Amino acid sequence: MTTAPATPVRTRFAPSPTGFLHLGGARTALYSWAYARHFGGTFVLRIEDTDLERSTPEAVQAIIDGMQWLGLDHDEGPFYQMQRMDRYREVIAQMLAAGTAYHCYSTPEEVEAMRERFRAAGEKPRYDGTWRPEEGKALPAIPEGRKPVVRFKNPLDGDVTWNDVVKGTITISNKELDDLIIARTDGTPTYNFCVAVDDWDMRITHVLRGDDHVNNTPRQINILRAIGAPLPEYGHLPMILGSDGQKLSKRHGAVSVMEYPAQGFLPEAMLNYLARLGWSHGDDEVFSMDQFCEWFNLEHLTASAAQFNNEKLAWLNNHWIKQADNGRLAELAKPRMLAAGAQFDGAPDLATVLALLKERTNTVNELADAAMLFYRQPQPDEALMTQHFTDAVKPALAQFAERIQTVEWTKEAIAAMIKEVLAAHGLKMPQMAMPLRLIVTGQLQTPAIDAVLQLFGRDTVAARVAKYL
Ligand SMILES: Nc1ncnc2c1ncn2[C@@H]1O[C@H](COP(=O)(O)OP(=O)(O)OP(=O)(O)O)[C@@H](O)[C@H]1O
Repeated sequence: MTTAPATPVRTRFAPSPTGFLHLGGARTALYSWAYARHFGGTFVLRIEDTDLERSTPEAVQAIIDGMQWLGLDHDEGPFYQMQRMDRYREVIAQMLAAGTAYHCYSTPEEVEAMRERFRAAGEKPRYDGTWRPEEGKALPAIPEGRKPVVRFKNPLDGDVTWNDVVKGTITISNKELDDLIIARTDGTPTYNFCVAVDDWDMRITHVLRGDDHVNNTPRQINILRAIGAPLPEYGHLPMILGSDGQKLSKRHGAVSVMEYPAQGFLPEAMLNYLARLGWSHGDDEVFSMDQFCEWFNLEHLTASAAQFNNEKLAWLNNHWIKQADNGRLAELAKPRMLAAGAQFDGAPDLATVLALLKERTNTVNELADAAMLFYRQPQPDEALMTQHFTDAVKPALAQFAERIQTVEWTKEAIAAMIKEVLAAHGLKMPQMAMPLRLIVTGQLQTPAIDAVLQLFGRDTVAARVAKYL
């Protein structure tokens, strides 16, 4: 049992709307959501849309759709960084007044020349502090007509240390960190600054995000300290890698989570899969989201990168399909079946059919395709008919056709009747089951023949058999 943090837990998911939500983002959202749910805390959705060239409203919608499909409901937001510009400007003005930030008039060319000088001297390329105010230091004259950027006055000495809930203690020397630009010449604030102000204003207590953000954390911590904000806990989750071993990203290998419902995956299977991909609870592989929220803790996050594995996801999907309500599966399968020309009038109840078929299918799409045999006119292959509908079988089938009219229409009674007919004609089961399958369903592969016949109903079976006698 994890001890509850002292303050109410507030977590956030903060994607940039530059494309669809993929598995990496979805898992980040899931863990932040589950951590908030575990402690009865608050889960905030924040859209980091300051990259105007790459951000689009369609991408915002795609992220919201993905989270909705997964059921990762947020309690606050979505907050949009582009709508918080006044607030960022306010904090920048306060920092300038407090001396924790300063105007820098160096041009990009000048800064590049500084970096080059450091590089040539074998040092880390950085801004040289020309405009950084220090006691007793005279600043250069402001070049006429030049607009300044605002730089953060990063501490010169010491280290930034945090106890990462996934990676353990991480220490970065302040010497590694430049005086970061927090506002551009046009006054627009930059990424790390906005994130720090947001995490402060939104009172975020736990930042769980991908470890592609580790380099941002010491910068954000320094800014938070400078503005007098409390520090959240940080946990940097290892990346999810594609089957080629490369980091999944919008630009490489990842597909939208919304591809998965299109392929017939259930959200509970995807959630279960993502929950296990980077976190463990003993040997448990299969669990519901209620169970996950109850169990989820930061102690059992995995520190190594995880590779996406489609077979495992399919296996979980099979499990959750077996658990799923058949009416719900029918709703999911129906559009695909209609598109494939399914005729539902006078045909067996779809939910009942799916109940029979779902044992062995990995996706709802497979299930829908398998169910089609009940909803289209059979068109058995002629060569197969010649092979299976032999003269030896015909008399047995004729007797079967007669008995259809009187047999009790249950699976058991049908099975018993078929056995009697077989015995009377000295035939083996496949000799009759194969032509029956072809005649009634048009295909050789079906579930048990007695169950299939029972589902089709007496009249349909009688009509289809009569056609061949
Ligand atoms: N492959 C991945 N594995 C695990 N987490 C990831 C992965 N890719 C992104 N994340 C995390 O998902 C969250 C949302 O990320 P973001 O919206 O920036 O998408 P992104 O895929 O990283 O973008 P891009 O593909 O443009 O680099 C962040 O916390 C990020 O660290």
